[in-house]
Amino acid sequence: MTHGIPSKTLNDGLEVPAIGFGTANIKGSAGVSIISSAIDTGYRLIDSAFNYENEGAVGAAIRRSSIPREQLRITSKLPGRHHSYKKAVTTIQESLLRAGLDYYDLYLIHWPNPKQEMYVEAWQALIDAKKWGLIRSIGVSNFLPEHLEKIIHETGVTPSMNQVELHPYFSQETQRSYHQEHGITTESWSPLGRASHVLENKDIQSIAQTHDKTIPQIILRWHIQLGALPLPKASSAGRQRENLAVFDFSLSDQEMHTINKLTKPDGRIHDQDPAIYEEF
Ligand SMILES: NC(=O)C1=CN([C@@H]2O[C@H](COP(=O)(O)OP(=O)(O)OC[C@H]3O[C@@H](n4cnc5c(N)ncnc54)[C@H](OP(=O)(O)O)[C@@H]3O)[C@@H](O)[C@H]2O)C=CC1
Ligand SMILES: O=C(O)C(=O)[C@@H](O)[C@H](O)C(=O)CO
Repeated sequence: MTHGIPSKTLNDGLEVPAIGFGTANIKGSAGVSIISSAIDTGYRLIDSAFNYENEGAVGAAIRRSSIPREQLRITSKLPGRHHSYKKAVTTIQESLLRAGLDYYDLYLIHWPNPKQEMYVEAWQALIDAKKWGLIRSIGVSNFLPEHLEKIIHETGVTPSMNQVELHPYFSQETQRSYHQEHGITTESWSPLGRASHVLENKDIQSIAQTHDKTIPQIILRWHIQLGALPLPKASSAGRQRENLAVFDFSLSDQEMHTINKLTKPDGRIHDQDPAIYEEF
């Protein structure tokens, strides 16, 4: 799509770049500068959320940039406290107002909150908002296969993507296979493990030395070769550039296998199993 970044086509035909920019905790005027820098650096897919309280900062960065709106892919997410149909519709409208946008390219249900049992209603609101032209592509986040089954069965509409926790210590093989079988694109949240111990892993460091790349670059390349779409967050232009420079080399099958083996059953950063964990 741009700067040598390949694109992916979602199951509803929307074209998106193979890597995006994460914005959790990036807000206010400092946040506008960070997001503007990301756009200048070449990111065209920007991930935000109603709960990040930064849809306004994303909108301001878009207006500051010289990139035509239609070349950008902007995502936001519906919070758990607004899953009822009526609240979901007004929240989508509010998200648009906050960003000063006419439409979102992607809008996701942030967490399924299964105990609340309202995510099917929320999904119906996203389906309708897409029909009304407020959203181009609709998806979910943190949905387990059982939650995906339910919305697909009850509405007949398959999400275009599912944004899930995914990094070398939590590689989500079963979840990814389910997505692949159903034509759902996997987006990786906290793709760098939120700068945890994984950035000091000796096996990844050794692969990085072989390719003359950094550990974050090896990890992001691993996501790309898994077929997942990573959303690294980085505050400086230097790191933003570093994280985009992952399309000029490939990992061998053996290197992919070495990283795949690092996954652990309890590898989540926090104890956020979507079967139990709820977020409002
Ligand atoms: N749907 C969901 O439930 C969730 C979605 N997300 C989304 O995923 C995005 C990414 O996840 P996030 O949790 O932010 O974590 P990431 O895995 O993207 O890691 C971000 C951390 O890594 C550091 N970092 C980035 N690049 C480098 C580099 N090249 N070298 C060294 N350190 C680096 C950043 O530091 P610094 O900023 O100082 O540069 C920051 O501390 C979020 O911003 C959000 O958009 C995240 C969590 C949950
Ligand atoms: O950042 C997000 O999108 C979240 O859903 C957060 O809850 C995230 O999982 C977190 O910060 C947990 O500590």
